[in-house]
Amino acid sequence: MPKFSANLSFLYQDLPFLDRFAAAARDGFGALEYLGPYAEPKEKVADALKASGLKQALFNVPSGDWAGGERGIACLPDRVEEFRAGISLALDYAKVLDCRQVNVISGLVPEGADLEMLEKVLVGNLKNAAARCADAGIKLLIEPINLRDIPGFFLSSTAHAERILEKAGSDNLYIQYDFYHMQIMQGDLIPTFVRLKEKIAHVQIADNPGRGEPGTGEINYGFTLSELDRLGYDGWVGCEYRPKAGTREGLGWMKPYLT
Ligand SMILES: O=C(O)C(=O)[C@@H](O)CO
Ligand SMILES: [Mg+2]
Repeated sequence: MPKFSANLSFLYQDLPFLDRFAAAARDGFGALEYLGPYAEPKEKVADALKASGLKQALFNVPSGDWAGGERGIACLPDRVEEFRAGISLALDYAKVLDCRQVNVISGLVPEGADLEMLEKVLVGNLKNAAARCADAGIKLLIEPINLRDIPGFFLSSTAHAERILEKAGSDNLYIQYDFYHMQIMQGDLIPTFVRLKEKIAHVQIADNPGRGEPGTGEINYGFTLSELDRLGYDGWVGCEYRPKAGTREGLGWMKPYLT
């Protein structure tokens, strides 16, 4: 049976951040994830997590000025120090939250940038970060993201993610496989999952078009989720969609999976 993680950067947007933890527990989720917990002291986040009884599935390492339009800094040559400091901060939170995986957002391609140089920077950053995370028993992930929602994003396909993994040469670097992004960019969702299964540490779901609940678009999630089960995927399934009505009202799709 799939195990669901509530992505609190998308779900329960009507509630303050720390109140979303209890709401997710009440609605049957087993774990939490979000872009980043950094606006709150880690002790407060840990208290809310403990009170909810949920697990911390994942969060992103600091990703630059998100509100200002940045989408990660990991490929940017002039931000290497900041990236390394961000890994330290992510590890501090991950330890307190007993979170076993963190995700890196690669960044936007600056106008006129040398793509080979960006790749070199990204690979160097990931190599260093994957080793530091391994020492802490935490997996490091990278996520290909679709270019329609984030034009100019550096990492937008599984083929590119595979190349980055190969170049980094670390056995602690994995792929975050987001079915929504991959449906937009390449399709062939399950055969690609099967091929990369050993390298996929986390999956996320939303339907297309619109990034709504499973069942609101073209992806056959009945089939997809039962295939994940059949193939022995035992990680969390991150629910990273924008509810069409309200989070709770839109959870009908999850009911058959709750025991
Ligand atoms: O948007 C997504 O997809 C994510 O998983 C975020 O963590 C980064 O944009
Ligand atoms: Mg995602």
